[in-house]
Amino acid sequence: MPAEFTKTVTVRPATALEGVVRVPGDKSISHRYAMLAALADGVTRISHYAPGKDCQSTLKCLEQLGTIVSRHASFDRDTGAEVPTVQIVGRGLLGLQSPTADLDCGNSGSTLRMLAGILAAHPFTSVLTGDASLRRRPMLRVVTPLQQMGAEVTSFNGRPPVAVTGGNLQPITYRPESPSAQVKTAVLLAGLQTQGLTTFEEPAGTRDHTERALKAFGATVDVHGHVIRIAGGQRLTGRNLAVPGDPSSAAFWACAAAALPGSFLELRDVGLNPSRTAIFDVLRRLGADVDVQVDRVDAEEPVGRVRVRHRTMSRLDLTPADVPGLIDELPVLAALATHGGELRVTGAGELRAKESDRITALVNGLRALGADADELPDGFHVRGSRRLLGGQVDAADDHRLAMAFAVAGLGALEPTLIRGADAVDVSYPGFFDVLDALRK
Ligand SMILES: O=C(O)C1=C[C@@H](OP(=O)(O)O)[C@@H](O)[C@H](O)C1
Ligand SMILES: C=C(OP(=O)(O)O)C(=O)O
Repeated sequence: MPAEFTKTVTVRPATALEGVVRVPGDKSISHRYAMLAALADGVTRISHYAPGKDCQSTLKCLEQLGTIVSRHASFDRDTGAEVPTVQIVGRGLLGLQSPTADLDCGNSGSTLRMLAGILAAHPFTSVLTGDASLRRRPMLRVVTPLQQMGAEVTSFNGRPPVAVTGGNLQPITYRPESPSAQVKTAVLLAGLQTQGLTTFEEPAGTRDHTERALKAFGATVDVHGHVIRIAGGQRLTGRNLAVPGDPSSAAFWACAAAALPGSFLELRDVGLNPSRTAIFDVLRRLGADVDVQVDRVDAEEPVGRVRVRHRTMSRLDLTPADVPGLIDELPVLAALATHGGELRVTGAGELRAKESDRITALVNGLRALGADADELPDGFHVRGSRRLLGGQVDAADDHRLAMAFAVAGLGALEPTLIRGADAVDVSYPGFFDVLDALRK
């Protein structure tokens, strides 16, 4: 199968990184704001919309569903910088139109699973598909609850393409076997389009951007611990929103600064929603000097700055309970552990169902660079006792692996050549330029 991403980028070793970084807008929040804007009454303007391919896939799908989307650059009042801004004319609840072609979700699991929840209530058939990576990913987790609500949903052996024929949905009480914010979102958005009360009981807390975004658009969402309830039929109102910087993108810089002696990075305007900040606590537990400050709350989402300095790394075991709050940051934490210290992660079997098998591809890649790393059935073990050699590594069509290997390569003796490095465009276009600008 041909690789989706073909560019090779060379990462030279670095002694230290220094500077101030503003990472692109949060991918999870951008998807949600765009989808809720399409369901809202009136116009929504979203500044700092995530520039990566995943969030562009969401916009393209919404356009195919009859939504008018305009993209332009606006100027940030504080920094004077140009920021990607999107304007969406809402179609109102149940107002999307039947698409004339398959909906291409590209590389984005979030787009496919969350849109499925919205489309489950619309009385037409939509086919959701994506690139080779997405077509390998499990979809029964959304198919099952949406079928229970009354939609006709089929998949290809549990994988995309997923065909959704929407109908008159019934509210449900749903308890998934595994924690997933995407499944929670699909069920809550389907529930919003019923006539009754939908309840979602999470086995463990996951990112709660959907709950916060629904409130920002004027809906009432009832949250008691891990039990979330939404009443159907609530109208959403379009509004102006600013997306905070993505903490999962900031994590690459935070880990790089923690890894390299003499580094000091300040990450500004980062989303600091408590369901996303576990990475910064883990960096502290690993020994790094991390200072986090919330500056403001934008549309229910805390935003602030994070300062990170290197300190000698220690050993850390992450257990299954740690995993949901850190799921997208585990590859870069493994990369950090190659710089010293030691990291053992279990209970993260879900990593095998991401853009790549993020256990096998991660461990193989780190080993190719000379790391002392082992694969576990549901995690990995990395010992940072020896310096990496560098060399060639394959990003496995996975944006987070491309960036994690770059962070690992900063500590190597020789340059690291990352094949398929253009995968970074999925969530962080310009990642390698920022890296070069931060070299001390
Ligand atoms: O809800 C979201 O925005 C996301 C939830 C997580 O996936 P799961 O819901 O599959 O755990 C995460 O890995 C993904 O990058 C984004
Ligand atoms: C898993 C990810 O995203 P998605 O599931 O939306 O493809 C990710 O960004 O790491």
